[in-house]
Amino acid sequence: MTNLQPESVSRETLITKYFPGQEDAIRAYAEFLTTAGIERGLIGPREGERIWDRHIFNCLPVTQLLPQGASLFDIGSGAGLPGIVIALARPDLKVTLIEPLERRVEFLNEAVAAIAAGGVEIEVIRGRAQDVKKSADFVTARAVAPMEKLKKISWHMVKTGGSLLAMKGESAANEMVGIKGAELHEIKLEGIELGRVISVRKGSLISA
Ligand SMILES: C[S@@+](CC[C@H](N)C(=O)[O-])C[C@H]1O[C@@H](n2cnc3c(N)ncnc32)[C@H](O)[C@@H]1O
Repeated sequence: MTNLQPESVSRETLITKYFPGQEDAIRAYAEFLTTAGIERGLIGPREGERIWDRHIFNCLPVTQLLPQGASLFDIGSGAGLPGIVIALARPDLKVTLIEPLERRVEFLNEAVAAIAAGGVEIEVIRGRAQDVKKSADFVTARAVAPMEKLKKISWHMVKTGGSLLAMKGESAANEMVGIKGAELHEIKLEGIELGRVISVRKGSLISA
């Protein structure tokens, strides 16, 4: 019989494997999410127990689509997902978090300060995606908007040769309908649930 559950690997093993050199920083971020994040209503009160599986490890598959040294805008970062996780898993990237709500931007700045000991620099910009006049090689988003709207508000931020990368759930295939150039990536990393990412590339390829 086929076992569809992700193989059971301990949390500490996954931290060591996916956050080499940033183990303390990712633990500090998880702690900040489950304390200040819940107290200030950025994370649901019941998310504490599942913060690692459902929120942190869940953000790792998209890192497979990011070439070394690329710049990345994470729009609608909220409490820092996936942007902070990506930055700690891939310190070679230049990550900027973009979020319009002041309260969340304050939280992001504090979270970035809490993990600063790891030496990873993360920029935070307050603003709506459609109002930001800068661009990056890649734009990521998790739970921000349906695909069509997401492309509309962020396409100007994607550099030629780069991509919009939207983390999606089981309905990913349906969301792609009508989006020109959209591609579905089903990414399985050891010990982590399958991740689904829709990519839309702008112009020619930046090689991974
Ligand atoms: C449901 S939350 C998701 C937060 C985070 N990405 C996550 O996965 O936990 C959606 C976030 O998108 C932000 N947002 C909404 N409209 C936006 C826009 N036009 N540009 C950038 N961010 C936006 C909201 O303020 C909110 O923080």
